[in-house]
Amino acid sequence: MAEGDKTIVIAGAGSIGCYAGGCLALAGRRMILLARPRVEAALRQGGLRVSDLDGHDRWIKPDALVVTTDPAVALPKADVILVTVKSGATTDMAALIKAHARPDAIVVSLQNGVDNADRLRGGLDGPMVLAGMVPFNVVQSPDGELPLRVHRASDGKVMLEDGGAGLISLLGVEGLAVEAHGDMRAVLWGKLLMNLNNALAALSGLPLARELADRRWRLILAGQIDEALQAMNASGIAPARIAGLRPALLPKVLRLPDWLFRLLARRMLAIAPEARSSMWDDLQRGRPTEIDDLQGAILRLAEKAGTSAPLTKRVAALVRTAEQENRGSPGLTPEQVNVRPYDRRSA
Ligand SMILES: NC(=O)C1=CN([C@@H]2O[C@H](COP(=O)(O)OP(=O)(O)OC[C@H]3O[C@@H](n4cnc5c(N)ncnc54)[C@H](OP(=O)(O)O)[C@@H]3O)[C@@H](O)[C@H]2O)C=CC1
Ligand SMILES: CC(C)(CO)C(=O)C(=O)O
Repeated sequence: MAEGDKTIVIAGAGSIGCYAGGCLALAGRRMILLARPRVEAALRQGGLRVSDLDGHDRWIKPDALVVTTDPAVALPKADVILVTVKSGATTDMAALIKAHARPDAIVVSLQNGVDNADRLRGGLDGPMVLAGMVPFNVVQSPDGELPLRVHRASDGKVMLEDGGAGLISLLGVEGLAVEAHGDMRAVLWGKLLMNLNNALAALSGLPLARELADRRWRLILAGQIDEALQAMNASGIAPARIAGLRPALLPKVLRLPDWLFRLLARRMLAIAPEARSSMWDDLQRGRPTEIDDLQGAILRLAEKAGTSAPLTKRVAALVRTAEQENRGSPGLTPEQVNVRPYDRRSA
């Protein structure tokens, strides 16, 4: 694939879409951002600031960005479509791609959850669909701040399903490390284990680094991961390593005392102090969260496998309540989440 000839469309320019699209545009790739009017207006007015925890801080001026709210303008030009909408919008985005994109386009899901690539496949006849996984967090500037800024708040390589010839060199640019992986199903289930923390960060309202540094929250995450691993084992799913750790070790490491965790899990705590989870973003903005694709996926798996997952169920219920109340993060304490307490190793 000759990089200069290819047009990449970001289907849903929010935190991940603007970060990936910004890095690609800065590397000279031909980019189109398909965005909502709020994002389009901000980008047209102030351009896009792309920064990261390694100290890079770059700005793309407004007239160097191609941004539209019209799928009929963006999608027919796409050779590669990076789907970066939240899980609840995947089916609608598949319908737009089906209506407007060429059948030879390559569609890549850069979403959390284990079902989005399949949802896209189900909604599309022609295009090749590949699963992807974004390991890092991106913080978006508050509404109204110009230029709109996307800040990569942690590290890691984007994993992509093998498939598109030349895709890795097309998408792997400065700020966006990309690697092919032969077993994306395992990668997505592995990422899901860590994403069980999104809800805890959202319910606590704490930045990820502070929340993960507190053993009381880690015990709740460890308890959910135990339940998830039980359901996965019973279903024949072997999740890939996370943050360099074998999944079975994760709960053990999370249960370590704070001082030892800080020492051994530096990689997990290497997060910019302002980073929260994408689910916290959703609660704050009054949007539906991805709870049904994260905790919900584990609960469906556990039900099918006949394993139990009471802590995961409670966390999911608390997030649904917070969604309905629509007052942002409820700022819960670990004791308010882990009332029973479900994790008997918490003493
Ligand atoms: N944020 C993060 O740090 C990380 C996120 N992820 C995953 O990446 C995916 C994307 O997350 P994130 O970037 O945070 O999500 P965002 O909500 O920030 O971005 C998605 C954007 O797509 C827009 N959108 C939805 N439908 C359309 C449409 N038809 N046309 C144009 N724009 C549309 C949304 O607008 P609106 O809200 O108005 O519908 C929103 O602005 C999720 O699955 C998430 O879990 C993975 C790793 C880290
Ligand atoms: C924080 C992170 C990177 C991992 O849980 C994430 O995937 C998210 O915010 O959605």
